[in-house]
Amino acid sequence: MENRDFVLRAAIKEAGYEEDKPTIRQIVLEVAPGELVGLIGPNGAGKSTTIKTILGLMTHVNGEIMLGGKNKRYAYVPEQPIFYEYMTLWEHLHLAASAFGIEERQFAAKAEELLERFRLTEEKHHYPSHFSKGMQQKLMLIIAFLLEPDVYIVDEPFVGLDPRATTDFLKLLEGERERGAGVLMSTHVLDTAERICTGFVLINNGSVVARGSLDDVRNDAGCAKEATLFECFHALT
Ligand SMILES: Nc1ncnc2c1ncn2[C@@H]1O[C@H](COP(=O)(O)OP(=O)(O)OP(=O)(O)O)[C@@H](O)[C@H]1O
Repeated sequence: MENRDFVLRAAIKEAGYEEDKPTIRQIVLEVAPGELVGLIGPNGAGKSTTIKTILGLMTHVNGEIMLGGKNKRYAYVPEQPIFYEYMTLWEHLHLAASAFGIEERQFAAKAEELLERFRLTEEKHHYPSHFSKGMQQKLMLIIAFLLEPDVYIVDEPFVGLDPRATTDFLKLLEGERERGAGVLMSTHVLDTAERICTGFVLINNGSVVARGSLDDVRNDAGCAKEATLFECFHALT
């Protein structure tokens, strides 16, 4: 791999759920500061497996992963929200902040701002186990934004969010990218991905089928230069 400044680099030779049965192969993926790379592929293509491999959650892995590098932070926003049943929304935020060594004063101001942004201020002392799916997803996003990481890894963020929350999320993400954070995002929402991503990694059957800018993807797909991401996706998968 060339020697650019990356917040995330992965060169996965193979990874899978069972020994000698790779689910994904030869996945090379790089995210530079300020970039938003879309990880795109049909159901079962291997997007979540790729993310799990990057996060170190897979046991059968052969390859090289550099997540953030020295002293860099990452935040992972899973597709399925994860929370503690007996902790309130505010307690979740507090726990995340303490785990990452964020100062109390700085934490409270930022947490209040994010709650307001995602219209969850009134639910501050409620239990996320009673929230709707979209509200639980907002909690995951608030925790990620609270940490101000160098890299965001977001697994399919658009499914549970309403249009207003999606807009708020994208606006916050844009600010984070201006700060220098990089983003890896898996999604099926191709028109949004086409509009916001600076680069793409398209996977099918566990391997990369196209990679780079939208023009690179059009090229790999043998599509015309006005082709949409959806058309390229269709041609490649
Ligand atoms: N825990 C698991 N154990 C065994 N096989 C798994 C496991 N999770 C996923 N797989 C298999 O790995 C392959 C890739 O699945 P993965 O979840 O990575 O796909 P995906 O691209 O994220 O799909 P989707 O868009 O549906 O979320 C699939 O064939 C799936 O059946």
